[in-house]
Amino acid sequence: MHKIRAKIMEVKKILENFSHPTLQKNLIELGAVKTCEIVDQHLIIKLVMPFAWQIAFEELKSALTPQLLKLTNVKEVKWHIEYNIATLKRANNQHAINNIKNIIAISSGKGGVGKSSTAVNIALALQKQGASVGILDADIYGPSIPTMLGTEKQQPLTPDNKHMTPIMAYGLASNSIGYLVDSDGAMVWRGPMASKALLQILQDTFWPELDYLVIDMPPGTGDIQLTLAQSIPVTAAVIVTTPQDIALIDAKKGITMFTKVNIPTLGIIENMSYHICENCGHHEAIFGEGGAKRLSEQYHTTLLGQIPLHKILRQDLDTGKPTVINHPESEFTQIYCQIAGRIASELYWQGQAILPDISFKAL
Ligand SMILES: Nc1ncnc2c1ncn2[C@@H]1O[C@H](COP(=O)(O)OP(=O)(O)OP(=O)(O)O)[C@@H](O)[C@H]1O
Repeated sequence: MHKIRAKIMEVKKILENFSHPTLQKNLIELGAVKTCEIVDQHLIIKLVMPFAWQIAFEELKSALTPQLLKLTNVKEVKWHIEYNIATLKRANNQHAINNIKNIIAISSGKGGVGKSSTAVNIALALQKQGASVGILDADIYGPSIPTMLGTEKQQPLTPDNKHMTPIMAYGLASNSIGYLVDSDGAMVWRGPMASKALLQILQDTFWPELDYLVIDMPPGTGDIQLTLAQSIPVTAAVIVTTPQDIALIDAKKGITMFTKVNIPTLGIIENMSYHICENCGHHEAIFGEGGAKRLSEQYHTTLLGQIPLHKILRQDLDTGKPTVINHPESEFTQIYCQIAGRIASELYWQGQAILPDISFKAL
């Protein structure tokens, strides 16, 4: 008995020493190890994590299993993970939206940098990391999420003539201005009414319980974006840019806009970082190199990841099956999942966990 206890202590020491870019405290300090025992020659380790962590969990298993087998002499190490995603304090102490723990605004200073493509793939990657996720398309200038999810012909039902049921696609709960108005009708939203209308869509959707709601914000840093950012109970923002100088100048304006309204910027995603030739796989930095990294250093924020420019990414979105779904084993999905893991962990470490019953106060 005494010997087993000593072994378990050693196992915990090994878990304690595991370091990973997504961990600012080790697993023991974080209180994530809920079970660590030897039963019938099996070492059972059960973790409960407060943020989406699946990729890092796979890395943990392959890094530690051989060492733990050698130490304990058991037949097998049985790893389990569950998620109890923390609700984090919202910017400006805004009231929560019913059923939604955390809201991540995906924004860009400039149009056409791939903000919506990134938002939809990141939402799916967060889901793949163990979280329940929704996406709200708030891009009033060109709502593209329905096309990217292959749901453009659907419309949310209104069971009580007030609320809408979100459209489900690949496990994601989605709502978009694009489901509600046709492309000409979208013009109506381009006024001061836009942020009010969007807030209403956000509040009047019957969201299932969501750990993260990703919001695809309208591009730019004008009045509409500013009002919108202020009226939505956002946890934090992420900025998408390309390495091109002009996009970087606008990304700076994006960071400044969020700072002005006291919304923390989690970091920057550089899209179209380099082109991968579909024939020979050659990498070419067609929009320049190192821009987002310099920007993140200058503004003391994180470069969350770099996504290449590749034909597959566009084709998958055009056919309504984002790459994370259509090419789950690809290097692109791996990149999106790494970025999603970074976003979830940065959100947790930069934020402040609050009790869900406080955040679920009525509006
Ligand atoms: N990394 C990439 N590789 C290949 N194609 C991409 C990539 N990122 C985006 N695209 C393509 O570029 C086009 C613009 O992307 P997207 O609609 O996501 O941009 P956006 O910034 O949301 O635009 P807007 O400002 O108009 O809302 C789309 O056709 C998309 O499929």
